[in-house]
Amino acid sequence: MISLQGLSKSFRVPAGEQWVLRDIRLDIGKGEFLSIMGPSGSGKSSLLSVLGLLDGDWKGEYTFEGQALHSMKERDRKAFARDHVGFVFQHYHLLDDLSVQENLELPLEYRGVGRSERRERVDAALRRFEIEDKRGLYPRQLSGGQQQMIAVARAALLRPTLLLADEPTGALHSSQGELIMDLLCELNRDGITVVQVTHNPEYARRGQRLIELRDGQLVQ
Ligand SMILES: Nc1ncnc2c1ncn2[C@@H]1O[C@H](COP(=O)(O)OP(=O)(O)OP(=O)(O)O)[C@@H](O)[C@H]1O
Repeated sequence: MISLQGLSKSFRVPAGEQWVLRDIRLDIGKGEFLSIMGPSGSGKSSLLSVLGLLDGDWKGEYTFEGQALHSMKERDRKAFARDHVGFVFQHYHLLDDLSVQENLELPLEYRGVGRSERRERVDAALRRFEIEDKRGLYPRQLSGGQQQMIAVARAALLRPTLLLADEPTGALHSSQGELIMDLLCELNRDGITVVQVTHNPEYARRGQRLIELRDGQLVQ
């Protein structure tokens, strides 16, 4: 589904050029659950940002379901990402002033999904994730694990082809971390391709394949 060929990224720093990703060659199959590990600063988040098209400043080839994203204009890439990619971040990124219901509805509203379908989809997600009783609460009234559950539900509601999770359990206690991993596995079983960055070897093994980055290079 995804193919990266010779993908590289660097920053200009006073001392010259700092390479963050070097000549990455990576294929990710449709429906795969891939885990990425590596030391701090090895380029894991940078790779996820490129995969999710949050970052358009790289060289090389990136093909996604036959579409050559490297030849696409930045604006078209962003639109492509909106239609295909969901993100889950370590620190949830929920909007503090919005209730759970509103947090889940907002991205659907941005996509032009009508009010009644929005309600239906949000209701179904709340039922599925067994968080119906949290509907009217605000993020500060939820535990970290519950907030991350809402963030995963929010990403899943957009029905992405690819779900990217950057240390989704990094801020959670182990039982909450397990729960989030269960949810990611469940979404993967539904057919969503999942790529997670993690420092936890046990959670990394929940994926079907593990790759390792060192100094911006794929070593495994
Ligand atoms: N704007 C920038 N300018 C220069 N260097 C940068 C910039 N952003 C990131 N880097 C460098 O890119 C490298 C990779 O960073 P990245 O966040 O991808 O690593 P990581 O493997 O996700 O680390 P961690 O596990 O600590 O989150 C780091 O050495 C970092 O200092």
